Amino acid sequence: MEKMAQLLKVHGSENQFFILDQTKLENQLSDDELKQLAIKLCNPKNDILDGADGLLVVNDSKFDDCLGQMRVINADGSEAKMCGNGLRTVSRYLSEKFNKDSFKVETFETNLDVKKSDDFYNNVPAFSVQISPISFAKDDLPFEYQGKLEMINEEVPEFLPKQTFTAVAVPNPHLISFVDEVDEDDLGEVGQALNAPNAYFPEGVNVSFCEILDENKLFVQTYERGVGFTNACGTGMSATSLVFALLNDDYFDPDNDITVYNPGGMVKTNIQLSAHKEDSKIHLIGNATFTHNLDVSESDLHSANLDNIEISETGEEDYYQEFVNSINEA
Ligand SMILES: N[C@@H](CCC[C@H](N)C(=O)O)C(=O)O
Repeated sequence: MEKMAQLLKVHGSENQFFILDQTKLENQLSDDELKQLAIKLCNPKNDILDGADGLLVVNDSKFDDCLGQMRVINADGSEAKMCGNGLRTVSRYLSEKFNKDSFKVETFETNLDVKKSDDFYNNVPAFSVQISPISFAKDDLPFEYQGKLEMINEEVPEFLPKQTFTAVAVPNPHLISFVDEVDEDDLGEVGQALNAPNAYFPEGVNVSFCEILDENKLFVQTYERGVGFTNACGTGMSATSLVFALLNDDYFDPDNDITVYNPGGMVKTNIQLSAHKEDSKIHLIGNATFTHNLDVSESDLHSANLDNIEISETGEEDYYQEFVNSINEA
C-alpha cells in the first residue's frame, strides 16, 4: 500500500503557503527534494490552488523547550531565515497538534515565543509571534553602500531619487521606505534590481514601501526576495513598524498596537522601543487561516509529482473574506 501524506494550504493576510509536517513522513525529504517541491507547488502555472509564496516545513526541534522547528522555502527554492506570516500559521498548526496555546518554535536563527490570540473576527483564528533578533549592521543584512555601517533614513539616489531608505534584519533582510503614496512600478523596479545580482545587497532584500495613514496606522506593500510582489510580508510589516516607531515619534503611540493594512488584509504589530534599538521588542499579531487539505502519496512528494493530489476545502476562507469586507467597510 502506498503511504499517503498531507499538505495544508494556509495564509496569513493572504501571504500563501503550503505546510508540510515532515515528522509524519516515513522518510524525510532531502534539502534538494524540498527545494524542488517548493518550486513546483508554488508555481501558479502548475495549477495547484494558484501556487503560493513559499513552503513551510515543520520538523522536530532539537531544543526541549520548542514544540517544533519551522523552515521557510521561498517560491524560487531559496531558504529564508524567517517568515512572520508563515510562523503564525505554523504556530496554529503546532498548537492544534499538541493542544497548547503558548510555546516556542525553533526558527533558522533563534527560538521564538508564540501564543494564541483572540480571534481576529468571527471564525478567523489569530496568533501573536515574536519577531527577533533585530540588527541594523551592514554585515547582518548584508549590504554595501559607500562604506556605511548602517543605512537609516538614507537618501540613495541609486535606488530611487527623492526617497529615503532604512535597512534592517529581523533576521531576514528588509529595506524600508516611507512614501506619500505607494507606486507599484517603483516598488517593482527597486525590488527586482536589488534581488538580481547587484552591488548593494549581495543576498537580495525584501523591499517594503509604507504610507503613514494616521497615528499608529500604516499601509505596507512588499516586493519579496525569492517571490516577487506578495499580498503581505509579516517580517516586512514588523520591520516597517519598528522603523516607523524609531523615525516618526509624532505619529507613534507607544501605548497601543499599530494597525498595518496590506493588500491581503490587516495585522497588528506591537513595538516596545529600547534605548539600544536592537533590543526593542516586536510582536506580530494576525490571522492564521487554513484553506485546504491536500492528500498526496509520500513517493510523489519526494519526486515533486503533483499529478495525483486530492484537494478539499476547509471553508475558512469565507470567514476570512468577511473579515476583509469588514475592514473595507470601516
Ligand atoms: N513572507 C514572509 C517572508 C518570507 C521570506 C522572505 N521572502 C525572505 O527571503 O526573506 C513573511 O511573512 O515574513
